[in-house]
Amino acid sequence: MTNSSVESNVVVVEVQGRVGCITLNRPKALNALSLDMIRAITHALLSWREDDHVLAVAVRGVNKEGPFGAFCAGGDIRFFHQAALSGNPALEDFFTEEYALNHLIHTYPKPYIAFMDGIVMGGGMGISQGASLRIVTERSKLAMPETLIGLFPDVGGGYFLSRCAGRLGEYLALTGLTLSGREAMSAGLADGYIDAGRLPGLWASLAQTPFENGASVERWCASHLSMTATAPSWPTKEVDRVFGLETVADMAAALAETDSDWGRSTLAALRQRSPLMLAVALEQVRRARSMGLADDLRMERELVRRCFHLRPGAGSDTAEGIRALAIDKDHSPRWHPATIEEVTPEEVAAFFVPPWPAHAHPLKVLG
Ligand SMILES: C/C=C/C(=O)SCCNC(=O)CCNC(=O)[C@H](O)C(C)(C)COP(=O)(O)OP(=O)(O)OC[C@H]1O[C@@H](n2cnc3c(N)ncnc32)[C@H](O)[C@@H]1OP(=O)(O)O
Repeated sequence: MTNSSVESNVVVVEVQGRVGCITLNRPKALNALSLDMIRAITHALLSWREDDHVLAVAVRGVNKEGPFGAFCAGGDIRFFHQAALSGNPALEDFFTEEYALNHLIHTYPKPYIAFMDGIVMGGGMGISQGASLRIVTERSKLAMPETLIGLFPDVGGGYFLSRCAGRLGEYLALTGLTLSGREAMSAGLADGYIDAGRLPGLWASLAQTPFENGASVERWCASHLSMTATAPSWPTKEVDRVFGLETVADMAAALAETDSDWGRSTLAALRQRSPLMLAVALEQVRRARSMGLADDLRMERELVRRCFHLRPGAGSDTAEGIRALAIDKDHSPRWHPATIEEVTPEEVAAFFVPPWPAHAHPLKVLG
């Protein structure tokens, strides 16, 4: 039963039973997040945090056919491109508010259940990895693909990727590998599996179940899911050996010597991506391993500012990567530097120089 409902075009926010329900409703762009969507989600979460009637939150996406089928393909990269080129200050607000939302979700005091069916990438991971229950299906496709668009795995990616076993975080951050639902469970990036055909029933019954008697929403939901992770489908020893090396150039050299399909496809994936952002992402994940969430998000906020503003004249690999993938769709980005071997430590270090003094950091309030 719907108790209250606030609807806009792109995010449907409603309370059903004692569960706050958020539906991302921008299927033509695979529910890519606009600033309005980030604000609508943040507003709902902040009001439900104070509302004793609401015991839990559930979030899902729609595809062109109806509910589920796509979760979220990330931040709206076409907006990034247009805003960066036109100097639109809303781009700065976007990143500040998106990262603050990611922090709110990770620290949310009520169960937050993410129905991660279909595409879950970039910003989609940012609004699901902090969930107390991360549900995947046979249609789930999870990735942090940002190095392909000349960006780094932000939205808390440094934090949650660096917590993966061994050097898996470096591997996923650099290659942008897409994981199936089962693989995401093996990686520790999802908690429970259900066949996609059973999602509508799970969603409806979550909203219709009375939780007044202290029944745990998460335990109830988990009882409908398969919670057992299977063995990883990637060669864990090779991942640890190669992605534990010091530099991306060392990794590329090691992969070139690896006589295996995995080695060849992994090297090909690296060669497609921004050489500079591969090195930045590697440094990001390694620094984040010893950071808490808030410090990681502050570091990422500094890095993303550098991505769009660091190199006047030399251009931005981020703008170029988005152009090649989503604007001109020629899939032929011209990276600067052009190869992994040409990236210098000085170019990488420049990304980690804070653009603001600590007291002026846009995310200084995160605890
Ligand atoms: C701070 C936050 C940072 C981030 O989140 S950075 C973004 C991270 N995400 C990505 O880089 C993913 C970008 N998208 C893709 O690579 C592909 O899409 C997919 C692999 C997810 C799906 O591919 P396919 O099934 O072939 O669909 P399609 O035709 O590419 O996409 C359908 C429509 O959705 C738009 N779209 C997809 N992702 C985004 C996005 N992140 N921002 C804005 N639009 C997006 C496309 O452009 C297209 O639109 P049209 O039909 O008009 O050409």
